[in-house]
Amino acid sequence: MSASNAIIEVKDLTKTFGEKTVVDQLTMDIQPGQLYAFLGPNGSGKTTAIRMMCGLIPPTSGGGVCAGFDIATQADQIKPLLGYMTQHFSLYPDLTVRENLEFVCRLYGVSDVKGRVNDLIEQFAFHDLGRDKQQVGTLSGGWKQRMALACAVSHRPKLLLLDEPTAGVDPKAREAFWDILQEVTASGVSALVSTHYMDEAMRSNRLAYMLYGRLLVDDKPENVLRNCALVSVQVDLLKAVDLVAVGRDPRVVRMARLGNSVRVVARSQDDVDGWIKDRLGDAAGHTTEIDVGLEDIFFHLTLQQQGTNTSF
Ligand SMILES: Nc1ncnc2c1ncn2[C@@H]1O[C@H](COP(=O)(O)OP(=O)(O)OP(=O)(O)O)[C@@H](O)[C@H]1O
Repeated sequence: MSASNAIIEVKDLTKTFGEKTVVDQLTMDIQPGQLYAFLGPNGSGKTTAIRMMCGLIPPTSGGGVCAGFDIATQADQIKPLLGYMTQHFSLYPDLTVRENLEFVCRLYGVSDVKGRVNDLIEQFAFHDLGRDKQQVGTLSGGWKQRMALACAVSHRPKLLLLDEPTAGVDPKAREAFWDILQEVTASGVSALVSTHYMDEAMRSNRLAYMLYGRLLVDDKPENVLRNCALVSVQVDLLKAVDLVAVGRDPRVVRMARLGNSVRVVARSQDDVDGWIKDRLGDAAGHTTEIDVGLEDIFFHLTLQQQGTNTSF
């Protein structure tokens, strides 16, 4: 492994459970202060990969370093440098925000607990409306997630591991959560965040897309969009069309009805034009070019890996 400043640097990391290869030769690095989004369908190996990269579970083969320590042999040195937030984090519902934070800081052996808790209350805006004195069990879902993040950073970790931290949280609260997360990483803390939300992926510095244990994309979100060759159009429909039938065409990557129009994603403009002419014919009205999104790209990659052209 080369000497570098990377907070994580792994090579050919592989994990098998019995006959099943869950993570397949993963090579990647994460730099200080980087906010890294981890995406992929359920069961694609994200959690297993993240846990291995931090020494929480041993790899079957391959290896690497996390915060300068070997992930296979120095897990005990890595653990105090991690801040972990799972989907099912537990807080003490009968204790206030301040009491929960004090408890977690003591658990981590933070020096100057009172000072650190005051800083966290300020940083996470818990003083607004006196939430610092509110019992955690009575907080809204969004504020509970924010509380869990405050606990995860309480001991000033070098690396945050956040496993779908905003699952089930409303859009406004998700946005507020990411505002704070971006502030935290701007101060030099790295974060690995697994998510199924594309808007969150767009807010990360870099994104990784995993499928069947393999890393298919590892780039800045803007590069993923820029390098994509897909084309997307919205076509107004002038009469009734059996979209399932006309969508069953190898030129169509993805298709969805939007009211009285249809949105189609294809690999090229020729494919779109040909499909509209052959399949929609005189049912096709006005056509508008629309942006291709990350979800379209991941959808396409998934079909490619499955060896099928179209989802219909
Ligand atoms: N300890 C284990 N023993 C056997 N199989 C496991 C174990 N841990 C994970 N797996 C399997 O590995 C595969 C990948 O799981 P993993 O949790 O890493 O995926 P994921 O991408 O994080 O999924 P999700 O988005 O649903 O959380 C799954 O098929 C899972 O059942």
